[in-house]
Amino acid sequence: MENMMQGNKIRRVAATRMNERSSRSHTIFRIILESKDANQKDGPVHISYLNLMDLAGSERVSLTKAAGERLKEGANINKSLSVLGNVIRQLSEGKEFISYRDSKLTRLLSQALGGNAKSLIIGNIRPMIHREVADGLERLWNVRVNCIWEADESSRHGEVYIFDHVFNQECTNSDVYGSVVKPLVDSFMEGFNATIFAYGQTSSGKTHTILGNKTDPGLFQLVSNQLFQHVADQVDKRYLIRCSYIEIYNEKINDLLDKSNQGLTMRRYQRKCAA
Ligand SMILES: Nc1ncnc2c1ncn2[C@@H]1O[C@H](COP(=O)(O)OP(=O)(O)OP(=O)(O)O)[C@@H](O)[C@H]1O
Repeated sequence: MENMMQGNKIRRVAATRMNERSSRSHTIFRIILESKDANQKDGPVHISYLNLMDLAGSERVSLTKAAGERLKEGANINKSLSVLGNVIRQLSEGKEFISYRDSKLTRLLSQALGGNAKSLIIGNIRPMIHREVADGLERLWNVRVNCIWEADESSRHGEVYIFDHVFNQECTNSDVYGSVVKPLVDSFMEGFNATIFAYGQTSSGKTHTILGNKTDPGLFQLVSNQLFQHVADQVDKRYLIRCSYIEIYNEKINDLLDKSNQGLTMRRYQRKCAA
């Protein structure tokens, strides 16, 4: 866990008008779990993947006032998020061709998105900025049970967005974990591949969702606790747990656990996974 926290120190962040420490890269914390029956020496080994994704935030230049390098990063972030959106749409529509190859992010996730893999998208909403408060807005969104819609009638396009769960602004990471994340981690431990995304506009709290702080631990900590507790409880099983922590910055893959491992190339293995 300490190594992972060290990795955050080399993740690319920079100040924008919206966030003092805005993530300029997507990060993937990947856990690979291998399990086998302790009583069967040559028994089958089950392998499953869990990806915990802190996506960089989608950006509107009018709000971030990005220029130069920040603008280039923002364009890369928006482009890869749009490819991810396309892939998820194609998968949900049952399309035969899925455009995984259009970005590094989707290539790396291909194995954990398709087939019988399970995905969870946590959509974060940002608080109001000074300009919106000064314009007299009381809130950006109306919230009812499991749906939200824009509060500002003048900018409203009429859409009501429906979700499995909508959490209010007082909720903690532990609330989100208990309601929607824990069941997915249970599936991962039963052998399903799974991916959890923190997604949303810049400065909406995605990194907070994943990393949290001392009083409100993030999914990183909560998921690890669940995993290690499960492994300790299953006395008739043997486990091997492997982890990696990487970032995708301007379409380059960097190892956050080893500073010297930057600009990694992707290879395709026989089992069709990208690594
Ligand atoms: N639920 C929360 N409780 C306390 N502080 C929060 C919470 N959510 C976000 N913050 C704070 O708001 C600021 C912005 O949050 P964060 O960096 O997590 O946003 P982000 O969506 O990851 O932004 P970006 O896409 O720009 O990287 C940070 O200072 C963070 O600590």
